[in-house]
Amino acid sequence: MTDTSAPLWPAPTAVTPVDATIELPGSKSITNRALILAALADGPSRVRYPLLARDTRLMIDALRTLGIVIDPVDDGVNVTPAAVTGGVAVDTGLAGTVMRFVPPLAALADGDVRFDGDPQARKRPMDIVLDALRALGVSVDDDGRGVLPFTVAGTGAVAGGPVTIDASASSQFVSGLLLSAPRYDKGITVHHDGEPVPSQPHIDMTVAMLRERGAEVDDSVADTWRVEPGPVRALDTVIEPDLSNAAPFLAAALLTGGTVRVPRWPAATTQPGDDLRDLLARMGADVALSGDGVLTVRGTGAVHGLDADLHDVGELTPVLAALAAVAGSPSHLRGIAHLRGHETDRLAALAAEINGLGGDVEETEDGLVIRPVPLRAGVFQTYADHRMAQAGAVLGLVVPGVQVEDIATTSKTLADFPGMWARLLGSDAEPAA
Ligand SMILES: O=C(O)C1=C[C@@H](OP(=O)(O)O)[C@@H](O)[C@H](O)C1
Ligand SMILES: C=C(OP(=O)(O)O)C(=O)O
Repeated sequence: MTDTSAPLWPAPTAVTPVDATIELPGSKSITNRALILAALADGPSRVRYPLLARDTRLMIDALRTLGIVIDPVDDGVNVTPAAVTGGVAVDTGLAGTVMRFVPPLAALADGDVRFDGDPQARKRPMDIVLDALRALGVSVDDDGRGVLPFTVAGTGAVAGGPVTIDASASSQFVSGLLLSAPRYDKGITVHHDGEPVPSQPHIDMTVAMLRERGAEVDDSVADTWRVEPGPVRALDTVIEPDLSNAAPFLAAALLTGGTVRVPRWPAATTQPGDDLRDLLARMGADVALSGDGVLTVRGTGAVHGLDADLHDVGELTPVLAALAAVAGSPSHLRGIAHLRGHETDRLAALAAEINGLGGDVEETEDGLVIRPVPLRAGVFQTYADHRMAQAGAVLGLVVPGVQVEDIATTSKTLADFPGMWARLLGSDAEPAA
């Protein structure tokens, strides 16, 4: 739902090529997995350089509510596991990782755990997780709706075992079940039956992080994941920067013919944001990753359209769509029907808002066809979606007079996007009229 009362943010227009080094905070996806796994571990864990933004604060609050002790330390948080306590209520906000990862953990509680979230969160699909928990022996009350709010009736233990789900709407259904499964009596065997699961790198991230903590995971059979019951080892871990959040800043380099450097870019990672190196190169950027982990993206003057299947990297879509709208040739972004269940229906939102600026975007069954045409000033609605707001900011770089509604929604995964954007542009920016 659009908050039409939210203030408008005049997106600054770049008057010279950007030239900046951007320090990115920790990955949302890795932080929230690290917190869940630390909560289930056999001793205290240190999580260093976590993301501290709305989605991860919601995760910290959820785990504290469930009895886990989380203390701030100079470079992050200490997590001390405890018995999971019921008789509590958890706020999921709009965080997919909280609403899909915490209920399987809450099933281990010694009583009821009530879940609810933002109004927009009540539209995001949850039925697959809830039905899976039921199949694993957990009682869940959702009034038959399959969305928030719902109550998980914990009894202190979960039988676990085999379960077949259709995870074509979100990889988070698989990840959420796998993360808590070492603590289930029989572990878990998740089998996916349906159209292909999106966001495979995020499932690989889940499997890798479970294995790093000693859990035994078999993912050798396609669409089947087996997690053995057993201890989760405590771990002192450093969170990688959030590569998906690099997207708007790197896009600015491409679009303005400038240069953006991102330090601490991992040499190897399961983050889908790493695909930006290839995708932005295909759109015309000069991309180089140095041996000491600095990614440098330079605009060459040309911005090419993109024909790409983004099924595995769907969260990159809003910023790529913004780039595509001002590129030199048409784009076709495919394989992303599941974006309709993200923070908002991102396919509808991108088409509506780019077209609202005079664009030519056509929604297809599983993606977007984007034909670049000159855009004009106007309001860019964000639908409580942080990546829609980032897309609006990117368009504003080259389209004078773009006003982004509710820029504060970027706090979902970045504590201060407007401040970072101002530093990106330095003094070489003109606020929109
Ligand atoms: O597991 C995760 O951390 C995520 C998985 C993906 O979800 P979907 O598979 O629903 O796209 C991704 O889009 C989201 O931003 C984060
Ligand atoms: C889909 C996203 O978020 P969530 O973790 O809430 O699903 C996203 O960040 O692009």
